[in-house]
Amino acid sequence: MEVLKKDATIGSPSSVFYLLLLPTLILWYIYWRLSRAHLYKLAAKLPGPRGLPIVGHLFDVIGPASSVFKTVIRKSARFEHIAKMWIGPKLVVFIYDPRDVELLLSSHVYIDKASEYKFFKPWLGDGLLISTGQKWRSHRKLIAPTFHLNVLKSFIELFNENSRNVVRKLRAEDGRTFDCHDYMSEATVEILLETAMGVSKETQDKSGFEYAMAVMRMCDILHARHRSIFLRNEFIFTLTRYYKEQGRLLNIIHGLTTKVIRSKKAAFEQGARGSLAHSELKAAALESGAMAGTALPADDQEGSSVAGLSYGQSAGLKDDLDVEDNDIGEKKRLAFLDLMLESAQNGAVITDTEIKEQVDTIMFEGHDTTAAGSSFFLSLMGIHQDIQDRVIAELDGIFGDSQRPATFQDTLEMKYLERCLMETLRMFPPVPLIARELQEDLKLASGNYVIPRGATVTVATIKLHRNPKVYTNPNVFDPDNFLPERQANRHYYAFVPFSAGPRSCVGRKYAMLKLKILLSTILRNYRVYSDLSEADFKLQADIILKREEGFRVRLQPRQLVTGRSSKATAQDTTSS
Ligand code: HEM
Repeated sequence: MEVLKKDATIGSPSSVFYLLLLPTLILWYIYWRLSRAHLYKLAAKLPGPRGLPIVGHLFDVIGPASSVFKTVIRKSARFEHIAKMWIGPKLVVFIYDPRDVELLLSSHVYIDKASEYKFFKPWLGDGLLISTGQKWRSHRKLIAPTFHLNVLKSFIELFNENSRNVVRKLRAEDGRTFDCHDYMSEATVEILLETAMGVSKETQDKSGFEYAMAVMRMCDILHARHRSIFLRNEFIFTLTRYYKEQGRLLNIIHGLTTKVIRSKKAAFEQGARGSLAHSELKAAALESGAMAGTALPADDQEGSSVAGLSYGQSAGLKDDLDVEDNDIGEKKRLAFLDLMLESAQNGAVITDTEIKEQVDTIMFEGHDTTAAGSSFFLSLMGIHQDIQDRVIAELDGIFGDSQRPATFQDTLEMKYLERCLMETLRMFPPVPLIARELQEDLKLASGNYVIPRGATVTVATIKLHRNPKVYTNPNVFDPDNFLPERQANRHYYAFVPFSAGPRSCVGRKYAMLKLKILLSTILRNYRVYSDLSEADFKLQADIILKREEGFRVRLQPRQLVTGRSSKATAQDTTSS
């Protein structure tokens, strides 16, 4: 009887299951290792710091954002061209030699985003930042021309008006130390609403500030997911407080973008085209008996490549934002959301859901990056008083003591300010890492290395931009790094704050023009001070590069801005 009982236990379904489990796991593991043989073989030839068995460098990328950043920089320091790291089973290769960066970014093959971007999905859907294949291609073709220079020139009045608004708001901080990032965030959201989205910020009942704060917190959550093995798992994530908070934040974020589309659609159906905020400005100027004043001077330069304006990339690099004016049809000279709605109306080019995804993408990419860039710029001006003297002297030379708004021509003359802006983006690139997942092997130029398909390749812009072989004193803030003769002697891909090639930033020209007007308006009105130095910055290589301690500066007024700018604008400009 005893024997029979034993036999029955051995033959029960659960015992068969346990008996087969181990060999199945072993077979699966062998299959998995064999299917990755190519990856392991090529990875073994790549240099990189030594990691732990099985987990590799997993523990280095867990923990607070600022320490992860420091650890990765420290561990990769002695590797001249590339550094490989295993994050558990995932092969990540950091590249920072301009020749290798060119191979990756200029290619039409290596355009798929790394799997880390999938955490953006509930927020950005299949928007331009993360989509791939035919969808990305056709939407990129549609969207890129909406950031053409001729469209951007029509935003200059709104860039000015919003910049003067910031100056007025900053009065509340006179003489106090405060975090300028809050102001930059709110301003960049409002500018986007009025320009690319073409709605009036006055019609939004919630301020851009709430949206900006929600975006910032969402980035914290996404970054926490990148740094935690548990939060990466969809199921475990849904059990955490982060998931609940994400839901609440997405309500705020999507709430704003849904409202933007709704109000723009309503205006569109009534035949209104162009920015509603622009029409309001014009109406206010007409009411005051003068024409609004930043019309382009008659001799203004046409076309998209303007001598003297680099638009944030090395001279000589070109992308689809650099197509000449005559290549752009009349219809395509519409601002972003106008074109989206028109395209949806005229055919099946883009659906309502897709419009929503693109609006969310542009709102995110367009504001957080420029808020970080402008905050770093102000921090650096505060630290380098001698450099700020030169920027102010240049602005005084252009504007004298006039309060007139900046014209496009003025922005061309802000050559030193532009160099300071580029140097800011070199030392503190708002997008510190650009990651792609390889579908094909990538043979590098810096050495006899091949990065295997299946690996994640990360352009560490922050390391690339501080390559001592390219920049003599890479850790010194020196705007002369962007003197034309120094630029001419440098590899094009040694400076890519906006990425480059087919997946470069579509907002590059928009960002540079807006930042020049915003920052020049602030420095025409205030002098910036800081009690810190760059060595005190606690860099947080989040999705967007930030300072953990905030961007603390102090302002002293240089001159007063009076009245509503639309009226001041008109009078000032007509009398100048
Ligand atoms: C200082 C400001 C900015 C910086 C440094 C910056 C940087 C970048 C970088 C590095 C990328 C490539 C990201 C990647 O491949 O992972 C990118 C992509 C993108 N950026 Fe920007 N950006 C800025 C401003 C803007 C603005 C103002 C907009 C829109 C108004 C914008 C819209 C986009 C979009 C839609 C993409 C995705 C393009 C694609 O994949 O085809 N960005 N940006």
